[in-house]
Amino acid sequence: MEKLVIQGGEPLAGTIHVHGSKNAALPILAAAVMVEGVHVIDNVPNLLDIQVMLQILREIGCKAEFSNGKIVLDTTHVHSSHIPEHLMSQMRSSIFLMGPLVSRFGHVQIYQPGGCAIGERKIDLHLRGLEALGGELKSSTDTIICQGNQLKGAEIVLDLPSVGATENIMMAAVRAEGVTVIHNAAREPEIQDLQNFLNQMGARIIGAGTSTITIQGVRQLSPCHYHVIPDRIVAGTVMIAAAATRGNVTLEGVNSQHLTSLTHVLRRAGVQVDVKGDIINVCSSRRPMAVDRIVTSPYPAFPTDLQAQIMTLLALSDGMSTIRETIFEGRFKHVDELCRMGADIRVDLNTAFIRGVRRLYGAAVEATDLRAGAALVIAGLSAKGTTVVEQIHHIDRGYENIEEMFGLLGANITRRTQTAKIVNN
Ligand SMILES: CC(=O)N[C@H]1[C@@H](OP(=O)(O)OP(=O)(O)OC[C@H]2O[C@@H](n3ccc(=O)[nH]c3=O)[C@H](O)[C@@H]2O)O[C@H](CO)[C@@H](O)[C@@H]1O
Ligand SMILES: C=C(OP(=O)(O)O)C(=O)O
Repeated sequence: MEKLVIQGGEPLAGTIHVHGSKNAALPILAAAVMVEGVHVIDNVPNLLDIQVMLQILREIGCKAEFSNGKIVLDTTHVHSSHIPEHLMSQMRSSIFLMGPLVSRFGHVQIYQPGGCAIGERKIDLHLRGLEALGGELKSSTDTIICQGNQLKGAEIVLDLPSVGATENIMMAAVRAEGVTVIHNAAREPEIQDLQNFLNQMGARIIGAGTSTITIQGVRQLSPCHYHVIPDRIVAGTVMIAAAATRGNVTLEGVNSQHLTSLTHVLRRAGVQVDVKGDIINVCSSRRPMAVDRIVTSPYPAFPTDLQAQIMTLLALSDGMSTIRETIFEGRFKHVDELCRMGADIRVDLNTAFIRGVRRLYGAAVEATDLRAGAALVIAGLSAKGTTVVEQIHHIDRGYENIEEMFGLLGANITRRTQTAKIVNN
């Protein structure tokens, strides 16, 4: 079992280039199976979830080579539209193969997807979307089979703007007959990236980034070369870490527009954030101010994927902050771990009340999910003494070599397989 050992207290300093987006790359890789041929997809981060996606794609017949952020994916010999259960259960994003495989083969057999334990995470909107396009569903407790030899365009209203359901329906609709309109679609930048990828393959989609997406079905698609957008959540994590350690960090190759809600919150906390095109500088030399009424909501509001990390910063602030989590009902598991490091946080239903403390102290803590893990790393970087973060496979799902990333900014952080000794503070 690997763990991260962090000797905290050093302000982060330096310049960093942020890797490509996990949440954009995963649906794009799934979408590539819709057409036979060789795709080249670059700026792909080397993460556990990407490796699982490649394992699934190889299992159904793709050839994939991955080096230096570039994936050459040959989808010519895909021979199966059945995703084995042991692979489906490894991550939530395995569900993205449903739309593309129905589109190519008229049939798919999948199981309930896995993923971080942050809430119930139903897939009813994905399934209802496919049904609306004419897919015939048979599902038992675990197995889901969808048959749909010629899907037909439809007007679909999502009950809530689900990112994954919007993407799955978009992919299924690309080759459906006629026009599909998705109302109340999610507006995340990763959906725009998927639209751009699909259009580069020959699809005719407009509206991604707004809440109405229109897909005019096409017959022909062809493989393409595509560059994935930068990861706004990794960028946000580094920005918060810079603020929490009272450092000075410049991020390059980011899309600052994707980070507007975080920038706003950091500025409210008194952190200096300077934006020049795709370069962001974050600089802070004093204790952050408390920020109340942060509410996680669909894009462009504050992202749930940065909720745990911003909580770490606010745990160190001067005053009382509040965060309301409205997306996932089980996404406060990091609270207990932060409290073990000296934070003073109370949770009431979906709201966390954070009374800032002057200092966090190193401790042995456990990453309960991906972003909870990132929050604990930030806590460790800013704490006095040594922090050991366990269960870091969660962190490896979304951060490429997190110890190297923060190490380049001067952090004292190492990955170890042995039990580390905790120094008394
Ligand atoms: C790979 C990827 O892109 N993951 C992101 C995606 O996850 P994901 O696509 O799973 O998130 P959704 O937007 O679908 O989920 C939002 C809410 O809708 C609910 N829901 C969703 C689908 C459904 O069929 N039924 C249903 O009830 C979920 O339980 C959740 O409460 O968006 C989330 C919200 O920004 C992010 O935290 C994840 O990092
Ligand atoms: C929840 C996340 O991812 P996923 O949807 O892949 O579980 C995340 O990236 O924070």
